[in-house]
Amino acid sequence: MIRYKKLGYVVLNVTDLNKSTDFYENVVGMQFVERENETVYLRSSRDHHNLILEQGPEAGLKRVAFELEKASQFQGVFDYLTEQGLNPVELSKKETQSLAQGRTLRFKDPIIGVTYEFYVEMMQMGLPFVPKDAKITRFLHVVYDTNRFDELLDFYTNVLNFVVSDTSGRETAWAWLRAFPTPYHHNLAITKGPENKLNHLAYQAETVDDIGKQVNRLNDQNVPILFGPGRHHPSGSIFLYFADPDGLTLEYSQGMEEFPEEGAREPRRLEPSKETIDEWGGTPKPDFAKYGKIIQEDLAKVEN
Ligand SMILES: CC(C)c1ccc(C(=O)O)c(O)c1O
Ligand SMILES: [Fe+2]
Repeated sequence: MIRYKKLGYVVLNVTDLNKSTDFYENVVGMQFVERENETVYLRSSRDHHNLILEQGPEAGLKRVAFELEKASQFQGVFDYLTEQGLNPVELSKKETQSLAQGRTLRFKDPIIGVTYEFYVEMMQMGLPFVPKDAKITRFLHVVYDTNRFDELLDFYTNVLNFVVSDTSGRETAWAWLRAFPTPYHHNLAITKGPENKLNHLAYQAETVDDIGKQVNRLNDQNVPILFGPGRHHPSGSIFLYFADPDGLTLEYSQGMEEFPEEGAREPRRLEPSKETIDEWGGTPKPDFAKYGKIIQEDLAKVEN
C-alpha cells in the first residue's frame, strides 16, 4: 500500500521563464531558490522546492510529484508500481542531485498521461520559508478535467491509494481525493470535461485576511481574477482564483477541512449546483481553467 507524506511540487513549462519567475515570486508569494540554465526552483515551505519552472515552447503541466511517507518505503512502492504494469523509471544520481532530493521514480498515468514523480528525502533549507506579501503556507492541490473520469477515479483509488473525500453529481462528475494518509480534504480532484487537461493548482493562504488582501493586490497589479472570493462547500475553504502569465488558473485556498487517518467521515455525494461550488453564489469568468495542457513526456528518454 502506498503511503504519502504530501503533495510536493509540480513542474510547469512556461513560455517566458523570467516573467513567470517574477510572477510566482512577487505575486503568488513563493521564494526563489536557484536557477540552473532554463530551470528555476521556488519554494513555499522548508523544502528545497515546491515548484519547478522550465522554459518551454508551450505552457503546460509537465510533472506532479508526491513525497512518500518514509524513505524505507521507496523500493516497495517501486516494485508495486512495476507489478501494476506502470513501468516506473528510477532517476539517476545526477538528476536527483539537481533536484536536491533522494531516490525518485517517475511513471505516467496510463489514462490521461500525467507524469508523476514519487520521491523521498527532499533537502530541507537552512532558513525557514518566509511568506512575503501574499502569505502562502503550502502547495495544496492539483485538479484535472478528464473525458475518462471513471477510469481515472478507479486508477487513483484502487492503484495509487487515494481516498475519496467527496463526490458530486447523480452520475459522479466531480471527485475530491486525498493521498492517504495526508489530512487535507483534497490534494487532487478530477472533473468530467470534454478533454484531458489541468484545471488549476492551489496554494494555501495563511488567513482569510490574506485572501482579502490578495484581491486588492491582484487588482493593483492587473492580474486577472477568474473566480471569487467565495466559499467552496466541499472543503469548506474560502477561495480566490487568478491567472498566471500563461493563463493557467491558480487558487488561494484557506480553511480546508482536514481528515484523521482513522475514523474519517464517509464521503458525501453533493448536488452539482452553483452553491456547492460557491456558497456565496459567484460565477467563474470565461477564462477560468481554460488553459492547462498536459505535456506528454517520453519516459523512455529519462536518463538512468
Ligand atoms: C474546481 C472547483 C471550482 C472546486 C470546487 C471545490 C473546491 C473545494 O472544495 O476546495 C475546490 O478547491 C475547487 O477548486
Ligand atoms: Fe481547488
